Amino acid sequence: MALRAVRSLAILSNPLRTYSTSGPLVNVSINEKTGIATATLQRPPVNSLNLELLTELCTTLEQLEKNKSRGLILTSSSNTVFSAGLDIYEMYKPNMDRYKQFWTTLQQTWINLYGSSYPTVAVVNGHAPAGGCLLALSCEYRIMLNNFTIGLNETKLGMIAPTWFAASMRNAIGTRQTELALITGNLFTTDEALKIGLVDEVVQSKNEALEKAGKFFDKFKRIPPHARTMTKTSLRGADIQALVKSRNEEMNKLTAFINDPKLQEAIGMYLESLKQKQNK
Ligand SMILES: CC/C=C\C/C=C\C/C=C\C/C=C/C(=O)SCCNC(=O)CCNC(=O)[C@H](O)C(C)(C)COP(=O)(O)OP(=O)(O)OC[C@H]1O[C@@H](n2cnc3c(N)ncnc32)[C@H](O)[C@@H]1OP(=O)(O)O
Repeated sequence: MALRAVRSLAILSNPLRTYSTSGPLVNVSINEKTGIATATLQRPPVNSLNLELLTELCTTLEQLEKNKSRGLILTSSSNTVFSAGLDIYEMYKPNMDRYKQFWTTLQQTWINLYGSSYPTVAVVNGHAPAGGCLLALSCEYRIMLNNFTIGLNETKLGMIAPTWFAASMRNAIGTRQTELALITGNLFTTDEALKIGLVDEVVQSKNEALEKAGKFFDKFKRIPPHARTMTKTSLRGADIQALVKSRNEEMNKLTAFINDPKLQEAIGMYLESLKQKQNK
C-alpha cells in the first residue's frame, strides 16, 4: 500500500514520457494528446492466450506502470473475438517447464492488470470466454459490442475457474451472481451481461466504444491520481495478496490437475469439437 502511494504521488510530479512496447502479438499505441495507451491483442484467429502473447502483454503492463501511464484501453484486432481465453494447446499434453512458465506469466499478467495504478478500460469487441473474460474483468470498466458472448465457462470444459478468476468476477457482479455464473459456466449475451453488471456499457461499433472509453478516462481529470490509486488498492488489494500468498501452492495443485489422464482426454475431445465445428 505504502509503495503504491509513493508511486502514485510520483505521477503528480513526473511528466509523461512516450515509449513503444509494441510486439508482434500486442500492438501498443499512445495517444499523444491524452497519454492514453491502447493495447490491441493481435494473435489470429482468436487471440488465444499462449505463453508468447501473455509475456508480451505482461511486459506491456509493466512498462505502462513504469512510465506512469495515464490509462489503458485493452482491445482486439479481430472483429469477432476479443480473446478465446487461454490457449488450450498450452494445457494439452503440456511440456511441464513451459506449462509452469505459462501459468506464472498468466498470474503476473493478472496482478499487473487487476492491480494497475492507471485506469483501464476493456473494449470488448468480440467474444470473451474464460481467460478472455478474465482480461476484461481485470480492467476497471468494460464496454462491449453487441451480439457477442462473455463469461467464465470453465466448468463446462471440466475445469475449475481459479479463485482469482472468481474474485475478479465477484468484484464486478457480487457473490450471488458469481456463484451462479461459475457453477453453470454460463456464457452471457451482451445484453444479459449488461443486465447483471458484467459489462458497463453496450455499443454498436468500436468507434463508439472508444468514444465512451474516452469519457470514462475524463472522469479522472479532476481526481488526484494518488487518491484514485489508493482507493483501487483498498478494494482490489486483498484479492491480489491472496494470489501472491498462494502462487506456489496453486502451481503444485495445477501440476497434478493438468496431468490427470481424464482431464487430458476431456481437453483433447474439446479441441476436437472446436475443429469439427469448422468442418460443418
Ligand atoms: C488450484 C486451481 C485448480 C484448478 C484450475 C485448473 C485449470 C485451469 C483452469 C481453467 C482456466 C481456463 C481458462 C481458459 O481460458 S480455457 C479456454 C476456454 N476457451 C473457450 O472455451 C473458447 C473456445 N473457443 C470458442 O468458443 C470459439 O473459438 C470462439 C467463440 C472464441 C470463436 O469462434 P470462431 O467461430 O470465430 O472460431 P473457431 O472456428 O471456433 O476457432 C478458430 C480456430 O481457433 C481455435 N481455437 C479456438 N479457441 C481456442 C483456444 N482457447 N485455444 C486454442 N485454440 C483455439 C479453434 O480450434 C480453431 O482452430 P483450427 O480448427 O485449427 O482453425
